[in-house]
Amino acid sequence: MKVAHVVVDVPAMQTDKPFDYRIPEKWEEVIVPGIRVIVPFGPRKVQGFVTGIAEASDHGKLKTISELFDLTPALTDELLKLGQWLTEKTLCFQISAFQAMLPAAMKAKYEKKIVLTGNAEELPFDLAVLFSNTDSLSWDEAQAHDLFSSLQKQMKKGTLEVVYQVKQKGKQKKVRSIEVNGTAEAIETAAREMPPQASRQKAVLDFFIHNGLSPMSAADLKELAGASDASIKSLVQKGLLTEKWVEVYRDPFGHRTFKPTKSMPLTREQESAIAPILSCIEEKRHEVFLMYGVTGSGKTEVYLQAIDRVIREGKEAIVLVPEIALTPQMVDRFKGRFGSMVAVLHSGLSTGEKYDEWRKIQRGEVKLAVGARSAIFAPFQNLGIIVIDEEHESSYKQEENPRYHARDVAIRRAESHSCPVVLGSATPALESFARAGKGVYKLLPLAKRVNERPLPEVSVVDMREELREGNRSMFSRALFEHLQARLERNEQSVLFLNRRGFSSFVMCRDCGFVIQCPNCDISMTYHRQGQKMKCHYCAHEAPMPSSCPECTSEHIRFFGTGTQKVEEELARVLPEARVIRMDVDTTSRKGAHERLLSQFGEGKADILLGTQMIAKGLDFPKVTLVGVLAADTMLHLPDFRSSEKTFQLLTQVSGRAGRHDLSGEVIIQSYSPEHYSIQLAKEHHYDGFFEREMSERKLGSYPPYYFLAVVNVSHPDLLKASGVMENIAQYLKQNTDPYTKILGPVASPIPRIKNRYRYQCMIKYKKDDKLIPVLKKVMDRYQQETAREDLGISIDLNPSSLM
Ligand SMILES: Nc1ncnc2c1ncn2[C@@H]1O[C@H](COP(=O)(O)OP(=O)(O)OP(=O)(O)O)[C@@H](O)[C@H]1O
Ligand SMILES: [Zn+2]
Ligand SMILES: [Zn+2]
Repeated sequence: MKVAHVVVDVPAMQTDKPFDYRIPEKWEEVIVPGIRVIVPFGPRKVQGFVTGIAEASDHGKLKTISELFDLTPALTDELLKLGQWLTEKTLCFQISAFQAMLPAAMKAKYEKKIVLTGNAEELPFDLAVLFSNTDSLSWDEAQAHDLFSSLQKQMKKGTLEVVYQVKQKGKQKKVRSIEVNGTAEAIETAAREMPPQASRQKAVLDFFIHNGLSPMSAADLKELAGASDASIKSLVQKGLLTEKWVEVYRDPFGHRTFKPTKSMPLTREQESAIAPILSCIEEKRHEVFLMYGVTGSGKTEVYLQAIDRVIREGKEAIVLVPEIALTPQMVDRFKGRFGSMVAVLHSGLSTGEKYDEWRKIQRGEVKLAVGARSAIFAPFQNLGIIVIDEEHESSYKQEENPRYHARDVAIRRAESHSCPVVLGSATPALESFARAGKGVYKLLPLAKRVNERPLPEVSVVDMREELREGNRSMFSRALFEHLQARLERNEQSVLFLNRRGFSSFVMCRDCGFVIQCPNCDISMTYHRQGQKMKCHYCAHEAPMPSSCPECTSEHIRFFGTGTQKVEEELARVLPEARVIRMDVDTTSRKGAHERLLSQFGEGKADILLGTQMIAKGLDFPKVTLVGVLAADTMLHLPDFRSSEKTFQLLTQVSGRAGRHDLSGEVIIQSYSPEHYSIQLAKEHHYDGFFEREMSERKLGSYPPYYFLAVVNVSHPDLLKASGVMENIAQYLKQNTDPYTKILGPVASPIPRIKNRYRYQCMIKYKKDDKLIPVLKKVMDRYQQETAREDLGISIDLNPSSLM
């Protein structure tokens, strides 16, 4: 007998281990680790991952695997092991780790059905009607007809039975393909002998005669040859054509052409950066490189050439880019160099498109995957390099289970493939730069821009001063004059508005009352479209009030500066300027992002106005001015990384100016211009910032001096949430290393979300072997309450933000 260890799709503490199932004899050869199967579990059937095979089991009576879900493993051996590792590193369930590595389309979909197992004639009239021409009924239908009590009677009698069906969410796309049956001469003869009334059929045959006999989709045939369904059908009946359903890929880039590019001769700096990477590839060695290169220093060209070498050695590559930077410009550069060898994985694709891109990787049809965070799990089997561009970006950390950081996963995968990891950034994460300082990562500096263009001149404008001098506009005089000058010289400008911490809340000017979400302790955000307010945490909506609910004053309006408001102001002060606004509202439609950027690239606008979306990766020759409207909105968030994020963002945005022949200028508007993160960004002084910020972190016992972990407890009852958090904190204090600091419990920065109260405690530690086991014990101790009493406990090891 053969036994499979199966991790089932039931994310709970009690089921977080492999269960043993008997493998039916006929599948003994087929079932291998990594295959998904369907197994009986309690009264239901669930999907599961086979993690191992054994000859026997320690358990008594085993249930048998009911169905096969895959013929080729969904997860390779390497990815199965990686899943185990993720489970340990992030304290998540094994099933969550496995699922996180697969595209959403491959998640299981469960359908509950009532099927006829006995004789239909024995059914009472109300049920007989429903089963008159089918032998199954969906659970929803049964619910709609409110027939449960009579259904139950039939189940007891054995006439009906409940079954669970497990399917995959996403499907392969199939199209009807038409093939020619017979030789060219045979078809020509047939066409000649067609009766005159069958002119359409003749046209189809003529089309094939003139365009070659290769198969063609029915849709194309209709469009190009003027065929109709009827004419195709007649030709099929006559045996001249055959119809087949064939699988095709959904191609999200099908409508675009990519200009092919060739490797450029590298600059001396680029040469010294690429050399150690290339020898690492050659020697099949694992190493982590930190390519620290100023904006426009040609990091991307180095990635491209290193990847080129990897592909020429028959190996594969993964490139991670922040979600937001997956702009057409980035895709263009990889597709332009590697053409159809590239799969692109990002959130702008539909579930089906992502599934197709993933399968191209799984089948070895592509050599390079470019994508956001989850592309790190691309199922390549022979990796030769992993690149993480903008490695400091916080979007590489997943904020839900499994709470992994793509950088850690990349290093882990590269170790098992004995290949290099290249982390690239103009503003490396403090952790990474510190590791490079200690020699854990190898530093590859690129200090100059390609073609020696100077970094742009940055000036900081004190907005308090502007106000004092009577300028109440959102544009300082300096920024306004510079914008005007660009218009006159026919050059382009980028205006950047940081959206974080900048919600446009609704406030009463008389009493200061701010409208908050009734479910969450956070202010509602004003949305111009539909004149309503929305909560960004629970999606609660409410109409904009006409008077203050507190004091009935009519002076209630929205505050804060949204991109829309800036756009209006621009139209007022610079009416002749053509403006393209890019934010969530204008880019929500598919392809909008791409269209707006190419319009800007073609010079159809003078000013590109936008949020985070335009901070990265853009490379437009005519941009000579970058304006940052409010640099310090992020600075005062209760988050130990707020200075670091501010510095990084300012540096990134500034880097968009003067990248080519024309030199650039940057104007940063701020209410706290003296802050070191703004002053040092102005001087393009990363090293200075690093030193200053490291001393702050040392003082506050924050990373990279200490590791952080945050335990969060949530419950609809405030006392329950705080009580459990208090007990956990006590337990942690008693059972962890004496040098480990347990801070709290305190209410979370957002104390209530979706009507659940939230408490947290923070753990700061240097080395603590007891911590992980102790945290696991905590989860164990509360497992029943989390399952039954709606208690939420989450543990985030190495949180990327504290908000
Ligand atoms: N060796 C080279 N010779 C000529 N041009 C180059 C070379 N390397 C890069 N470039 C060009 O210089 C510009 C900047 O390079 P690239 O975009 O690779 O820099 P980057 O460091 O990735 O930039 P950022 O991080 O600011 O997005 C691009 O237009 C690129 O095509
Ligand atoms: Zn009021
Ligand atoms: Zn809410």
